[in-house]
Amino acid sequence: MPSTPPAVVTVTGAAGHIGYAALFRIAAGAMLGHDQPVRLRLLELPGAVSAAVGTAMELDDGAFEQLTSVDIFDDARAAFDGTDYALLVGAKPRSKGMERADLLQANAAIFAEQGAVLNDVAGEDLRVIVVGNPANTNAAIAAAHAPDIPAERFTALTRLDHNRAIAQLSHRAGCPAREITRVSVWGNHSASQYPDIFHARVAGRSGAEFAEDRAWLVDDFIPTVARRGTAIIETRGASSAASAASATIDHVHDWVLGTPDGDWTSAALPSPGVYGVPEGLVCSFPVRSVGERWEIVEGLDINEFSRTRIDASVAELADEIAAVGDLLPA
Ligand SMILES: NC(=O)c1ccc[n+]([C@@H]2O[C@H](COP(=O)([O-])OP(=O)(O)OC[C@H]3O[C@@H](n4cnc5c(N)ncnc54)[C@H](O)[C@@H]3O)[C@@H](O)[C@H]2O)c1
Ligand SMILES: O=C(O)C[C@H](O)C(=O)O
Repeated sequence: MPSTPPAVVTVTGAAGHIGYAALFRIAAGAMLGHDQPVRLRLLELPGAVSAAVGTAMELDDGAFEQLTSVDIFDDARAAFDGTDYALLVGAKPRSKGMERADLLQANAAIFAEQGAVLNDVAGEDLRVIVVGNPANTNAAIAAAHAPDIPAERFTALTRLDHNRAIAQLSHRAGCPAREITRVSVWGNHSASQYPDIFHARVAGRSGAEFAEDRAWLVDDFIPTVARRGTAIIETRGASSAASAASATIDHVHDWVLGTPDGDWTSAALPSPGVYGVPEGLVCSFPVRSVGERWEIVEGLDINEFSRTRIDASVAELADEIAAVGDLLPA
């Protein structure tokens, strides 16, 4: 029987918190399936290569059946050579006194360079997920520097926000998460995002029924989901890592292996100009994966309540892109 060729998966920032939580689940088959051999490439800054080597030693000790190799790099060109999946996690964290615009600039430079390198050396079927913040704009910048790769292959992580919305709704409804479908996260992975439950199904009931309690929706559900990242930092003393790693794996898993029948998920993709989102902004939409391609769920009725919130988050995305305009190719 012919053996399945290994998939090449490059993880940047591999020695960081999210990388450490993601790598072992990727090696165990949670991302691409238990029958898919995987070659892992770990990209780190030179100062963190030793930590990545230690992580590789632990991966070795896992004796994972489908893990074919683990290689460590501090050079993007070598790490991305022929890669099929680029998980762009590595980014500069926001330091004390740093303005959002400074963070945008610092990280935009990293993603401009990585987009250009991916364009030159990545595999033909490359798929990219940007996790490093500001994830949506970093993905837009990487895509802009990779003119030979279809822009739709560049995505950003909002699955964590999607999963957070399901968790909050399940607490409200007193039902397990598996009984909740068709939640949508719109906009930016930031406090301006809009988790939308109007089209959701909640244990056989309509999400719109839950949305009728506007006090709960406006003062509890939406801010709890949208500010969950900050709440985790304040409570845990570090930003979410295991849940972000898990959501990253969910994102790639569903992209490649498909979303469940009758459901959809959320992912940030370059807008093709639907739902009033200007073309090219990397915006979170409700999506299904069909034949290993994301398709935006079209034709949803957007009420006034939702419209206002989607527009506010999209305006923030447009401002972010404008702030890094000097790093976009002319
Ligand atoms: N989109 C989301 O839902 C989401 C959720 C949580 C965290 N995040 C973001 O993910 C990123 C990583 O989080 P973390 O907790 O793993 O951070 P971390 O600081 O623990 O790890 C980041 C790692 O990236 C490396 N790195 C920095 N620049 C690099 C570059 N140019 N190339 C390769 N590696 C590089 C660092 O050396 C470090 O090891 C942060 O930007 C964080 O804000 C996003
Ligand atoms: O790292 C952060 O700023 C928060 C993170 O994006 C999260 O949503 O948990």
